[in-house]
Amino acid sequence: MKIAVLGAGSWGTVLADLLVHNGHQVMLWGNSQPVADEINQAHTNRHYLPEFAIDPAVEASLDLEATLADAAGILFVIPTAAMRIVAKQVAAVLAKTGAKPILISATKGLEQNSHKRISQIIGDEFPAELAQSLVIFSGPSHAEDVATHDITSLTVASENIKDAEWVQGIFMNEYFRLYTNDDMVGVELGGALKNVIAIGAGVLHGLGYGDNTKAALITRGIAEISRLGIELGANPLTFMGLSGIGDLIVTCTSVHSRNWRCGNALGQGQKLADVLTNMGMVVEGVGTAKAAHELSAQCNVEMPISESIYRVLYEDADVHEEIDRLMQRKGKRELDFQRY
Ligand SMILES: NC(=O)c1ccc[n+]([C@@H]2O[C@H](COP(=O)([O-])OP(=O)(O)OC[C@H]3O[C@@H](n4cnc5c(N)ncnc54)[C@H](O)[C@@H]3O)[C@@H](O)[C@H]2O)c1
Ligand SMILES: O=P(O)(O)OC[C@H](O)CO
Repeated sequence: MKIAVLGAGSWGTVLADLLVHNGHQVMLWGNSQPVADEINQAHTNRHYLPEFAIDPAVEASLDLEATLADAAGILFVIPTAAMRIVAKQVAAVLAKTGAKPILISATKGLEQNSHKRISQIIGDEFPAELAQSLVIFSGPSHAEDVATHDITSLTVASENIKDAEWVQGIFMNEYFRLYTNDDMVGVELGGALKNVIAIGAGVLHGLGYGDNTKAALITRGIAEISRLGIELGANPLTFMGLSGIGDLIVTCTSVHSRNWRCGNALGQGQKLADVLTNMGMVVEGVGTAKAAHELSAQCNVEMPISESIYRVLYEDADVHEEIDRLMQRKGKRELDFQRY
């Protein structure tokens, strides 16, 4: 079966390799000719994955039409900021060819200004028949660990469980296990909002805080993610799963996390602009912090930790003052969900 993978960064490259390992034909679409040449000739992508030997059967290309031709599935693995523009390009090609592949998104974030989830962007850009096939691919999964075949489990969510099962079937193998879920809202929000909390976990580490503090951040982090999710119609139990607490744990504790590393550098006193320049890869939590700030205000849902991280990122707030502000809030009940 042919699968088109869009996005030749760290996650797209590793997923392309995994699909070839599973016996599929893969074309990996990127936007850099030197990167595509390196993948095709040296079978490496050293900027994103310095140690990784890519299966020579992974074919990289900058030609979108050739990449999409005869693909049974299209996997989007590009930053949230590029999702709408790439979705438009893909929709135009499919309108011309009449092909109806399954759409899959491994991207985690909320669109700037609109605060839309990836499934809502896809819903805007594709005809309903295609958008309804969308499967969200999310959960605790750093590319660096999947590259070494570390055992990994994810969630695949779709309105149509048959499409989620199809995706489960093409990706599962001896080191990669997927579970289906029909709660797209919960899975998408868990994957997007955990990146904001992970920046906070990195900040705490950079400042020298210990394990109690990190556990408190993770636990109260999932509480506020769940609070917004429930307000937006998610199943509360989804936040106890791989795409909720699972992804929050890995992103708040792994040195591979770009969001954690960003926070850690901020905690050590570096400037955000320098951190992002030096990272050379997408740090989704920065944009999502702004979207979460606006969305939580719009929904009238309290997200105090995400709000403090927003102020550190966008208003140059002092980190110590934000920690004091969080600790001095009035005492409250632990289980403060309105509807459950
Ligand atoms: N890296 C991981 O371990 C990992 C794991 C799970 C999910 N994700 C999610 O996957 C998404 C991609 O992350 P990543 O880590 O692979 O990012 P990355 O920064 O490593 O790579 C992103 C790639 O997208 C390409 N790109 C950007 N704009 C483009 C455009 N308009 N057209 C074509 N290509 C474009 C870039 O050139 C780059 O190759 C993010 O939403 C991230 O949260 C990443
Ligand atoms: O490296 P990060 O922080 O973008 O996180 C990557 C994945 O979302 C972890 O599951």
